[in-house]
Amino acid sequence: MDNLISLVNKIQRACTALGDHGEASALPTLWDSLPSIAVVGGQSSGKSSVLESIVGKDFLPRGSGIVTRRPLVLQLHKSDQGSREYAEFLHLQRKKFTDFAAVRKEIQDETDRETGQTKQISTVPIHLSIYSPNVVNLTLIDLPGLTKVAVEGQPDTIVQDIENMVRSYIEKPNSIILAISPANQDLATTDAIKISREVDPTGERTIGVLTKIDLMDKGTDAVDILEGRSYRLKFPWIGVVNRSQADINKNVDMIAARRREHEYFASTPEYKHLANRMGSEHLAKMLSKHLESVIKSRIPGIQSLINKTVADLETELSHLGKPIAVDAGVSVPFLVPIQGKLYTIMGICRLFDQNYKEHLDGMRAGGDQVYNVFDNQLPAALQRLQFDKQLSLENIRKLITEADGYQPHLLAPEQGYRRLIESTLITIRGPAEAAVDAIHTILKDLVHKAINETAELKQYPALRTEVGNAAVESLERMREQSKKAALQLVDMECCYLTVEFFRKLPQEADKGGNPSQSIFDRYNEAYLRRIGTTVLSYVNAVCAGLRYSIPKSIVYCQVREAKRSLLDIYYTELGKLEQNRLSALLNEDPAVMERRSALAKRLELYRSAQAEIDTVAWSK
Ligand SMILES: Nc1nc2c(ncn2[C@@H]2O[C@H](COP(=O)(O)OP(=O)(O)OP(=O)(O)O)[C@@H](O)[C@H]2O)c(=O)[nH]1
Repeated sequence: MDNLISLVNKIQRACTALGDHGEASALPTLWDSLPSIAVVGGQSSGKSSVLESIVGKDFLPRGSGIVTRRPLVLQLHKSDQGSREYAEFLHLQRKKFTDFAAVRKEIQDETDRETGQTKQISTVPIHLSIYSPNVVNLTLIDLPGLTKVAVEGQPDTIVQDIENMVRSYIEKPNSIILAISPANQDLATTDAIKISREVDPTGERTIGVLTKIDLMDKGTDAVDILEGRSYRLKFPWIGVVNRSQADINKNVDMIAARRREHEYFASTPEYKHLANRMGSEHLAKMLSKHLESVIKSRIPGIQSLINKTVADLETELSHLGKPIAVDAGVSVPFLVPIQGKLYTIMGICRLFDQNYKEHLDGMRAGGDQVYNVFDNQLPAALQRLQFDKQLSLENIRKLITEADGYQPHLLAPEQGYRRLIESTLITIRGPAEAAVDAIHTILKDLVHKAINETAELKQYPALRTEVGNAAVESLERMREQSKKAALQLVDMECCYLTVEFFRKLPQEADKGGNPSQSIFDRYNEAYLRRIGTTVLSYVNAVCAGLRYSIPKSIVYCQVREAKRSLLDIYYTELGKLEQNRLSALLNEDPAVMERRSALAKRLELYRSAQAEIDTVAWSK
């Protein structure tokens, strides 16, 4: 397990090569689950100096304004004593840099390549590996210095952009925060402390580094901070003394600077007792040990996350389906490619059709809505028809007298009854049509559902549109048929009445009516009301029958047909299509193609990480 840091280094490099920088995206990120040390601090707090003294080399860009504009993932690899020091960039893999001034220049150039000369910042990291006998195995991520003001040529948003970038790195629970604060500034107001307190209030994963101790005012010292009394963190504070600007100008070399730093702590009375846990060398060793122990504790979690993500990615990829090389195989006899495409299209259509049927048959949700129309909506609509207008006394009088014509009826107003019943029954057409329309809407919704559930249709948007349109057109035709049939049921009731119903009614005389009543009297209110009541009970009896026969007709014409022949006409049309039209239907959605290739890349990353981790874990 001693090569844990190089394992994470390897995986991090693979992440960058395959486009996983941990930023928010629609793909799972492995980067975020890897422990890393992010270096944060305000501008001029001494970040570059700390990193350089950990490495023991001058290699970071210097200058005024915001110099670090992309995250720099710095991977240190300890090599054998006596071996040559060199650096390597992930983006220039075959080039070994032995001149560290050239490393500095390449960092600058690579920053500009990504951000242009605009002095903007970018979240895409630069990966730099340094191989040296003088380093410890360690990975650090150098982030842009937090600043309060934009310099000339930089957008005002840069202050916030930097803060957001830094926060995005350090808020992740796997990030160890190396918070750099200068000793000659009030600790409570340093940028590093302010931002790390925000994301790690208990100081569990923050390591505090105090720079510029040598620059503190005379008579003051940093003992309270270094002993954890001013601001407590889980880990003890580490003080460092870097090269001053004058040292840099005089080219004081890093090894000499480390020695001087050592002497400073050993000989300054206030810090003597702390000397063995101060200085950049101690900092590097402590970070390496800490990083290794964090990685060790996270390995099982990372393994299970990787296994789960590999399974998820494989599932999604298989849902997206394989790309179809539509024009492949033209060298084989002409008919084969056409038939191949036709069969592919028919196959996809059948999958859709199957999904659609499953909705109606109850294997998938939605078919129950049909029954809801029959059981609730239709009876309620029939009930709402109160026939008040048709059976008002005036209307009854009007229709009966009109039907009588010049010769009033003798016994019963036969013609009047018929007209009244017809004009009342006709109003049932409304609910009948509404039920047909309601079923149509449900069947159409189920088409959209089944389309969305047919992954193969997502792949081919042209085919998806055609299948959708064809299905809806079929439903439209079925709706017309169904409407005709349902209205016919109502019309049939209008044109032939059930005579038995009237035969069973008690006659006027039986009810004590007075047959000798004058014709004129027959139009009195009680008489008319009796006619109204008779008509109403007949119409209600018809309604009770239609409540059951309309659903039968609807199921016959719409639901059963939709299950049987939703795409029949489309299949016939497909058979007549020419090859280029068939090919066009199998043009893949560019978004699907993109997603598939992004998923495949991510899967490659996870699989290689899986193999790497398994190797290390097994060799425990
Ligand atoms: N005397 C002394 N000077 C220091 C110390 N640390 C840093 N400096 C000086 O402070 C200045 C800024 O240090 P840098 O290391 O460039 O700080 P930085 O945080 O990387 O700054 P930016 O990259 O501009 O954000 C330089 O002139 C350093 O020489 C220190 O411990 N003692």
